[in-house]
Amino acid sequence: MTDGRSSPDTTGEIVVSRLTKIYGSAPAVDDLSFRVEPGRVTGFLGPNGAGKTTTLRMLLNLVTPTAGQATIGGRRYANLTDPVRHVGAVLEASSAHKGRTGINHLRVICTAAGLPRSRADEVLAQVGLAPAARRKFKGYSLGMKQRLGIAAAMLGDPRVLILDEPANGLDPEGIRWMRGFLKSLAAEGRTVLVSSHLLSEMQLLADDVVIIAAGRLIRQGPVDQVIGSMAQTARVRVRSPQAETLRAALERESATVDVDDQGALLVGGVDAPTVGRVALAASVELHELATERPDLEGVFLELTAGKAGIR
Ligand SMILES: Nc1ncnc2c1ncn2[C@@H]1O[C@H](COP(=O)(O)OP(=O)(O)OP(=O)(O)O)[C@@H](O)[C@H]1O
Repeated sequence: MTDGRSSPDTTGEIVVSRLTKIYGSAPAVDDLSFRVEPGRVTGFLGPNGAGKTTTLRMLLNLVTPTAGQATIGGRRYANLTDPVRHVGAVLEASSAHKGRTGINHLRVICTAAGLPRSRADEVLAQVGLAPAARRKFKGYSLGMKQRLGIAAAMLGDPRVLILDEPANGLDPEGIRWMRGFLKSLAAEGRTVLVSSHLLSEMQLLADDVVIIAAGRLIRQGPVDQVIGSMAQTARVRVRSPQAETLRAALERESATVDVDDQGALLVGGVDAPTVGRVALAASVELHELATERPDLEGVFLELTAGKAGIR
C-alpha cells in the first residue's frame, strides 16, 4: 500500500529513498536517502548549492525526480488526497496580494482548500500575528511575512511541517520565537524538517541533522551523536604555570601538543583524565583542564570540506 489514494499513515515519517535529480548533465541531488522521524526537529544542512531546496521541492512534488522517490507517511505527495491536512510547507517568505490584510490572505486559502474560515484566526494567534491581522501585507516586515507563511502552512493542522530557511531575515527575537514554536510543534508529535545554513542555530533547534554536500548524504543522526562522532578530533585544553614540563611529559605519552595565543596547551590524542594523571605523576600544578569538542559548525566544515564549493 504505497501508491493508493487513501490517507497516509499516522506516523508522518518522511522517507527519502535513492532520490536523484539531474539538471543537464550535473546531478543536483545524487542517490540521496534519509529518514525524518516524527516528534523531532530535523535540521537539513548543506553548503550553498548542496541540493537542499531541490530535495524539498521533490518531496513536495514541485520538481520531478530523475530517479528514486520520497514519501510522507508512506505516500508520495502527489498521492495524498488532501495534502494541506497532512503537510504544511514554507519554501520562501510568504507572498500575498499587497493590498490584502493578513487575515484575508489566510481566509482566501481556507476557502480554496475547503477549510473553515475560523482556522485563519486560530493560526494567526498561534504565530503571534493576531495584533497585525487587519494590517495590509505591504506593511509587513520580513519577520511578519515569515510568520504569515508559517500560519498558512498550519491552516490544515498538518502532522508534517517542511520549512526552507525559515530563520532568514529574522531578528534575534524572531529567531528565538521560531525556535520555541518549531520545538513545540515537534513536542506535539509532528514531523518538523527545517533546512538551514545557520549551523549555530541548528545546534540550538534540531534534535537530528541530515548533512548533505554536492547532492550526497554526508552524515545523519542525532545532533549530539554527529558531533560526538567527531570526538576523536576533540582536544584537551590545559593551563599550567609549568607548561613546558607538562608538555614534555605529555609528548612522552605520544600526545600532540599545541600552544594557543593565551599560553594554554591544546592536547590531542589523549583524553582529559590522562592529561590529569600525567600532570599528577610529573608533580605539575594545573589551573584549567577541559575537553574542547568541536561544535556543529566545526563538524559541518570538516565533513563537507572539499566535497562542494559554491555551485
Ligand atoms: N531549475 C534548475 N535548473 C538547473 N540547475 C538547477 C535548478 N535548480 C537547482 N539547480 C542546481 O542544482 C544545484 C542544487 O541547488 P539547490 O538550490 O537545491 O541547493 P541548496 O542546497 O538549496 O542551495 P542554497 O543553500 O544556496 O539555497 C545547484 O548547483 C543549482 O545551481
